[in-house]
Amino acid sequence: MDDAADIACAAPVTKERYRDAMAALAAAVNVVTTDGPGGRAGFTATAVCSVTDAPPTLLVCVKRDSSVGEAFRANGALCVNTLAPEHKPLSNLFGGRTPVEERFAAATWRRGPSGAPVLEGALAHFDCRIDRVVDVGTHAVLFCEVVDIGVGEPCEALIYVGRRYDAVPACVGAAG
Ligand SMILES: NC(=O)C1=CN([C@@H]2O[C@H](COP(=O)(O)OP(=O)(O)OC[C@H]3O[C@@H](n4cnc5c(N)ncnc54)[C@H](O)[C@@H]3O)[C@@H](O)[C@H]2O)C=CC1
Ligand SMILES: Cc1cc2nc3c(=O)[nH]c(=O)nc-3n(C[C@H](O)[C@H](O)[C@H](O)COP(=O)(O)O)c2cc1C
Repeated sequence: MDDAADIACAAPVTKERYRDAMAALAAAVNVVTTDGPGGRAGFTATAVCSVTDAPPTLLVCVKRDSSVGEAFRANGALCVNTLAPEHKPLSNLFGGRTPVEERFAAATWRRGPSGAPVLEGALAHFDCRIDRVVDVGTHAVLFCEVVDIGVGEPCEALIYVGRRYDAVPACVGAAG
């Protein structure tokens, strides 16, 4: 394969062009939470992806300079709570610039096996132990082994695409 330097491109891939293109990708919206010695924290994330089912592993990308990043590293545990359309205000609250306690006061939570808060009424949740952290540019990539799973009642998912929210049918059901 050619070196990246050998590839001739019409225009440089600026941060702005990259974000404009990424805005075309539809993504599920999640509130990712943690609790433990590093304190309770949570943030909205679309950068969540399944890695492998053996062992069940997902990844979460968190901005290294966000107010919440350090708590995740310190606790070594997190829960990915996948949102339903009714959680749009919660997504905005956990999307930044709101004090942590105000974020959590807006919903009902219970403690998962990892110690991380699980959102009542989530479309699904994935309780995890953080297995590995890889820093890439501005973000930390958290590789997480899933230790517990729940699938909720909602039959619609909240998605984010074109810089706006939408709702799509998502009757998840449970396999086996
Ligand atoms: N992966 C991330 O860190 C994401 C961060 N956001 C935050 O929410 C704000 C509003 O987002 P939008 O309205 O979608 O407008 P935007 O133009 O800032 O972002 C468009 C798309 O680019 C990607 N993106 C945005 N910021 C990024 C980052 N720092 N690193 C990697 N990918 C990024 C996401 O796919 C996002 O949907 C952003 O400015 C950002 O602070 C939103 C989505 C993903
Ligand atoms: C729809 C949406 C998706 C987001 N996705 C991510 C993400 O995947 N990773 C990330 O680090 N921040 C993401 N953010 C931004 C964080 O939620 C925000 O930076 C976080 O709450 C920390 O903000 P703070 O430093 O003000 O606490 C997203 C925000 C919104 C509104």
